[in-house]
Amino acid sequence: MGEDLASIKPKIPKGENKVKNVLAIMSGKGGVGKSSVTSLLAVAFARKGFKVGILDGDITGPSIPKMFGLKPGQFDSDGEKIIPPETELGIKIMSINLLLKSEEEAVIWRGPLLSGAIKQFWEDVLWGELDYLLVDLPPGTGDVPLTVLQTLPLKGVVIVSSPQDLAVMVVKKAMKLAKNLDVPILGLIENMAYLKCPHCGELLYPFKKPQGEEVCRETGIRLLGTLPIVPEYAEYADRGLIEKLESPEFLEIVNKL
Ligand SMILES: Nc1ncnc2c1ncn2[C@@H]1O[C@H](COP(=O)(O)OP(=O)(O)OP(=O)(O)O)[C@@H](O)[C@H]1O
Repeated sequence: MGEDLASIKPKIPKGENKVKNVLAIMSGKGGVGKSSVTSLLAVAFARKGFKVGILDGDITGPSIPKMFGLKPGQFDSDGEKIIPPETELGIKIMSINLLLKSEEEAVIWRGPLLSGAIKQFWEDVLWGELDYLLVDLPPGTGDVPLTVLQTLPLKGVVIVSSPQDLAVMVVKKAMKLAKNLDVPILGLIENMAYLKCPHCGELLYPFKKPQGEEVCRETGIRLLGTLPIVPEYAEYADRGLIEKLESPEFLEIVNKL
């Protein structure tokens, strides 16, 4: 019995984090699908057998836990550090929403508190051994993105955009910020780029025509993927079942990261 217990002892000493790759997911403006992309990237990494975590950096508008069906209060502690909950696929998640009393509670904090929360999520959460930690940033280039880019040991930044928002200017702004802070840009994902008619298969462009290829050519950034509008993304996310969604397009994207 003693031996059995010894064999299931965690390999990571108490409180130690070993995170191999930290990727920040960034967007120029809100609502382009950044959190959905972050979650589906994590699911794709996990399906490939990697150990993954998501740090929800969107402190004032956290949406990651809900997509995975996690509720406030679903975390633990070893007395020193916060132990993040794990999803069915073993994705470790930390978000302010898990620490609040209810999902509806609003976080009304200014810059320094927001930055402090990010540092705590990095230092005071027991991530253990991870191959990839994905940091879902709030949109834009405010306090939280700055803190993350300045203080976390990032492998690089993935930019998410959509045709309405995708101006060369937006990508160039993000490039400039990353370049100033010496953080590599790993590539661009253009989300909600087109809609495939379920009846005839014709491609429709409800917003503008996709511009990802052109922008990437102009800026020298790698185009990681051009994603369609998939009604199931919203449906599965709203029901907390994003892990159940088949999304082969994300398996291709993670191969490039
Ligand atoms: N490719 C897609 N097809 C259909 N719906 C999508 C797609 N991508 C995202 N959505 C939906 O669009 C809405 C906004 O997505 P999401 O919350 O991921 O965006 P965001 O950029 O993280 O927003 P925020 O700026 O508020 O953090 C959600 O309802 C989501 O389910």
